[in-house]
Amino acid sequence: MTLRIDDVVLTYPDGDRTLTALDHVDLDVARGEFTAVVGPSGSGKSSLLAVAAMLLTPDSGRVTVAGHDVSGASPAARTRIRRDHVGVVFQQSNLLSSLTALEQLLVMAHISGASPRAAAVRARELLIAVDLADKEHKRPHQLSGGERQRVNIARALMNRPEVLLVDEPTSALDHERGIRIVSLLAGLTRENGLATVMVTHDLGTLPLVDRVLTMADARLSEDGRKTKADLLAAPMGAGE
Ligand SMILES: Nc1ncnc2c1ncn2[C@@H]1O[C@H](COP(=O)(O)OP(=O)(O)OP(=O)(O)O)[C@@H](O)[C@H]1O
Repeated sequence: MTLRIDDVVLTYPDGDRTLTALDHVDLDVARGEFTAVVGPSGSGKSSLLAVAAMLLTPDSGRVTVAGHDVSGASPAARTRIRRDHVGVVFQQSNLLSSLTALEQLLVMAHISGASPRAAAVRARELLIAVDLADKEHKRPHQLSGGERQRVNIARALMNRPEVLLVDEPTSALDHERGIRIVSLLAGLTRENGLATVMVTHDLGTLPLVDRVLTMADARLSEDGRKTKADLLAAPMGAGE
């Protein structure tokens, strides 16, 4: 498994007590598998992504990313494993306002020490893959919300990650643009053999993923797994 989370518990301090955000959570995602995580607000979805991205260290349990057991890894080792093996796409595109689309991607390669020539080839290849070849010199304010999100996705893939973590990629987009972004993620997942986990509230995009898991009250158990057919027949969302 390219991403594996075993029996993870994550708590946050909450006054005199602790709040359990992940309660003995297991998750396995294989190469080329596009998994969606849905569930009510506050159920622990973003916490799950943060643990998978090694941005938060769980209280207990094991996290394995691209074959590396990161449970006991030092902060420096986690940063290196994240840089080399994980792409992260956040809800809002956090692009640097002064850089063009092409430069946003080149920065990533510079950080990882890739040669400028190889980086330029890779960046242009990715801008073509996300259908932005003609926008490489545009800065974020000259791009639409959907285009900025596509730059974000291309940037996350710059260092050829094995794991792609995506948090609510369609929240700022209308339905049609949302569908296009998730279709793009589905294609990239298959073509690049990525283990992709997408947190979403957008049930309309679920037919495009391979697997849907439900998070509820900090748990993502086998019982919480539902087929897409179940979810589409009885969508949750009331009360969210
Ligand atoms: N830094 C923090 N400190 C304390 N509690 C936190 C922190 N971050 C999240 N929580 C709490 O942990 C629980 C899980 O939060 P999380 O953000 O993972 O949920 P979520 O399912 O992603 O929610 P949403 O769909 O609203 O984004 C919630 O009860 C939340 O209030």
